[in-house]
Amino acid sequence: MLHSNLLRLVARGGPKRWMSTTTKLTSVEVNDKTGIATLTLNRPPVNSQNVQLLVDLQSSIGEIESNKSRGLILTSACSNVFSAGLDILEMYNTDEERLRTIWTELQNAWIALYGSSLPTAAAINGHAPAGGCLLATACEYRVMLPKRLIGLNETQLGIIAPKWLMSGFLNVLPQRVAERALTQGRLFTTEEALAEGLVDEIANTKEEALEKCAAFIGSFTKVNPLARSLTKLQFRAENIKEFEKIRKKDVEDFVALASRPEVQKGMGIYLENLKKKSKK
Ligand SMILES: CC/C=C\CCC/C=C/C(=O)SCCNC(=O)CCNC(=O)[C@H](O)C(C)(C)COP(=O)(O)OP(=O)(O)OC[C@H]1O[C@@H](n2cnc3c(N)ncnc32)[C@H](O)[C@@H]1OP(=O)(O)O
Repeated sequence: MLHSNLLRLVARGGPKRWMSTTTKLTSVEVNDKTGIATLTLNRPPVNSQNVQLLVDLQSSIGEIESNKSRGLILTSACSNVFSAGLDILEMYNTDEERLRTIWTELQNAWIALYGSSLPTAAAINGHAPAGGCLLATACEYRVMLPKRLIGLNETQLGIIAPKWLMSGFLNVLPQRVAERALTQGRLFTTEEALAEGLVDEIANTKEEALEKCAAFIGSFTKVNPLARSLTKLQFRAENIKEFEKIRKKDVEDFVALASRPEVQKGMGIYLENLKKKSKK
């Protein structure tokens, strides 16, 4: 209790040290008192994941791990969106080499976060469809703002999420809920996500979400860090091993699927609808 109150005070007003510049699409801020790093995705308007964002995300995770931070909180600088998932504009009308790079960097970013030995939490301060949900569920704990949407909606776009991409989702949801949600391409409201266990807590503001994430990370203060991280990685080892086995083939499968004319056509229509909706 005392510890979480202290964390709350520190999260509000404690001294902070900027460690990386904001020329990147991500930034890292370490709280000097708690030693917890906040990694912010900063690609307005919706943090759609282009290659640069995915590369910067990996570099920020590496930076946080090498600075021996006590934990990592992932959040967004956009006011209403955590991340809109892969940048569809980058996948549309492009060549195979670019598609290969996009998928390889998505894999690299996911494994860096999912396989991190640090305690990780997501302060989901906005919508988190598809790749946004992927990043949130790669973390160990999720706190989300009310009335936002989260889920893996790939089937709505006519595409399929490979097994590794479902790992985090399957870690937190019962198999039958996950299967139904994935086949329907369902996006859960925050309130539904809490009821199913897809998120752990609801917070009314981003600041409150960051405090709750810091309290989660603070809950490990009295646990031996090596024992903690090895235990976490034991739970994730099977998924990581399966992913490593198929990662090269998975890239080629993605390139083959994403370059199919009907999938490209589907992306074009989806983009058009997104643009129409945003102009309304
Ligand atoms: C072949 C592939 C095989 C397997 C892949 C499986 C793995 C992962 C896949 C993905 O991640 S695909 C991406 C899926 N993402 C989505 O379906 C989300 C789409 N976006 C939205 O639903 C909404 O934008 C929102 C996130 C709910 C936010 O809504 P809001 O009203 O706040 O913003 P608005 O819709 O007005 O968008 C602003 C602006 O941003 C553009 N946009 C939105 N999402 C994307 C995106 N994913 N990629 C590129 N661009 C995106 C949108 O068109 C608007 O642009 P405009 O201002 O120029 O009109």
